[in-house]
Amino acid sequence: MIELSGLTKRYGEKVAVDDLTFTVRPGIVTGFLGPNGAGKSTTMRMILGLDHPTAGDVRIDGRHYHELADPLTYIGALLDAKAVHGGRRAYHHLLCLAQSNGIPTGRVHEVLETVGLTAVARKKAKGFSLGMSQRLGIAGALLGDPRILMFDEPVNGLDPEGIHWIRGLMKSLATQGRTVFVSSHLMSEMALTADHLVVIGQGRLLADTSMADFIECNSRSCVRIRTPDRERLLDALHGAGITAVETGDGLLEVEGGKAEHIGELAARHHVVLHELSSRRSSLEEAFMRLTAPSVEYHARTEPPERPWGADWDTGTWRGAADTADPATKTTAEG
Ligand SMILES: Nc1ncnc2c1ncn2[C@@H]1O[C@H](COP(=O)(O)OP(=O)(O)OP(=O)(O)O)[C@@H](O)[C@H]1O
Repeated sequence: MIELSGLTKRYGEKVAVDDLTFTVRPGIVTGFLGPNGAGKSTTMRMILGLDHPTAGDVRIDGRHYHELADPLTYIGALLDAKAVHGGRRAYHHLLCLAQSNGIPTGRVHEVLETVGLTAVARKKAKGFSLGMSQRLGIAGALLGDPRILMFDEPVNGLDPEGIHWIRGLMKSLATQGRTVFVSSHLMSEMALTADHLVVIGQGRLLADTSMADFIECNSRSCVRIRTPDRERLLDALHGAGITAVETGDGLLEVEGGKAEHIGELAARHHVVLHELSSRRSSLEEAFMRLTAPSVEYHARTEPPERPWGADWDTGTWRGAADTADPATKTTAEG
């Protein structure tokens, strides 16, 4: 079990983690979600004693990390897959970890086998792809056969087979009664793995809920309708006590309605329908609604104008260069 109580971390003016209190329980996978910069990694570093809290406390089965003897046999973690000495071979990296934590050498072979790296065990880590490095990091986390496992974005860099494998691995570790705490910024990923969710935004707790409750509360269903007889359909819906809203793109939307009922109602009133579809809002949308006020880094979906841009028809550059000294003016040809 991991217990956080009023955990806070400030970096100067920046409050990276803000008074977090929650418990990560054994026997289930707990997903730790939040947009970029929400404070997930900082929280995980504090759990492992790699960062010192400004305030509050975090305990692993009632003890601070530094109080654990042979900590790898208590809690295994993957925080940064590339934080491995590049010149070290995978086998020797794991052997060093094992020897410094009183773990038998035979366990190195076992975990290499588990993560599928046996064939490259004698290769240097610097030649590893991100996916292979993730697997090596996971092997390190599993090495001490710990009762608590923590993974920071473990599917990063994994191919579809690897993603499928890590999902299965996390679930089976939880089924064995271990505490599994895994961070992600992808709700869709967590929906497939996590039994419980802790959501943070700008360091603050936004939700601490079972996955089932989150799905129950957030998966809205609605019926979308396109019709050239809008007024007649609205009257018919109104007469049946059904409220429709306009979506702004020429469609009508009925929340919680059933497509077949609306289709039959339209038929009875001789209303032509061009489209009738049921739609369930995704968990990703629910997550975005929950975290929208705390998203720090917004990107634009449309590419920037070409203020300096190349005129692709003529092959010349315009904009700032047009007003510059003709001597320094550049053309696409060089
Ligand atoms: N050592 C540090 N010094 C100053 N600011 C930091 C430091 N570490 C993290 N931060 C800031 O704290 C905030 C939380 O960062 P953190 O890496 O914990 O977020 P995250 O949720 O893991 O983000 P991501 O999903 O992008 O990895 C960010 O604004 C980050 O810039």
